[in-house]
Amino acid sequence: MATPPPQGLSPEAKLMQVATGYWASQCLAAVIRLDIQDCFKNGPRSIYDIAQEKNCNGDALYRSMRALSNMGIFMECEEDGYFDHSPTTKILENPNGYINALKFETHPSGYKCWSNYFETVKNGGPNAHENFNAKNMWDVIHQDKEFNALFSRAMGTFTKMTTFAILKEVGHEFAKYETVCDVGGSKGVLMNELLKINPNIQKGICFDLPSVVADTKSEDSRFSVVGGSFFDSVPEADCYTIKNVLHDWSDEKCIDILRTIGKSMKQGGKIYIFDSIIKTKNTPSLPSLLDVRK
Ligand SMILES: C[S@@+](CC[C@H](N)C(=O)[O-])C[C@H]1O[C@@H](n2cnc3c(N)ncnc32)[C@H](O)[C@@H]1O
Repeated sequence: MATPPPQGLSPEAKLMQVATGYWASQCLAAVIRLDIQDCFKNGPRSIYDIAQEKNCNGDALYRSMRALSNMGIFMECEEDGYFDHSPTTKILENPNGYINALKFETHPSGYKCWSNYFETVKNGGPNAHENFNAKNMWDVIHQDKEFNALFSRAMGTFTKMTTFAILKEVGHEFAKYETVCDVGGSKGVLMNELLKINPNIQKGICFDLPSVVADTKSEDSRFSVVGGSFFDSVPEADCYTIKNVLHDWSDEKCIDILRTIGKSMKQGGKIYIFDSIIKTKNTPSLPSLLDVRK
């Protein structure tokens, strides 16, 4: 996840920060692939000792860590060759937390997706999947077991963060619906939470591609999964949620998805769209980067 560039950089430094963004990203990728974030649970350690444990080159690991700590990611200690967590990296110790999002974003298949990006700008249209000879990005993700597992975990992490805000804002509005269907609901995190706080909902359906929902389970007997494509049909319901899905698709495809939902929606039904809002006119906004590959 990118952060807005610090203010106050010279024009040259600002431009170079963006141009070399992938250098920094690759350093982070190497370090977290070795799970260096788990090495400072008991305080600072020699990076050379860690390199020996991890069976990697000590000098190269030191240089990566020095570069990252100069950006506030990990911290170089007074004692030569020693590193520790910085306030930014402490959260990476939680194996079910943000580390999963970073591992997904820095996976080799993730970088490969961008290698033909110039063609998108020249000709339009999403084309990352062409680097893998696949039909679309979902096939890319589902064909690669490791990438797929990381994707699910990353989505789970993002979902936990956004679900908290959704429940707080509108969670109890769902009490008036009998059947709620979460379209593109992945592993059912949102649906499970909605059921937990709304005992009146009789049925909560998590709808996603068959390969995604195949092993999605819940202890709540009102929870069920349906596999399919939102370009064909979705289950009947009186309320739909669609969270962090539409930003993946062009305007035309979004209209197709919403039309499919409209066909199955019961009379008087409602749809809740939860997604990122893109800011314009020079406002720092990560969602505008999410939107560039269409
Ligand atoms: C960015 S993820 C969002 C997942 C979840 N809603 C969340 O907020 O974490 C997009 C989801 O759309 C699903 N998806 C992609 N194409 C689909 C299709 N044609 N039909 C149904 N689901 C699809 C993916 O499998 C994935 O779970």
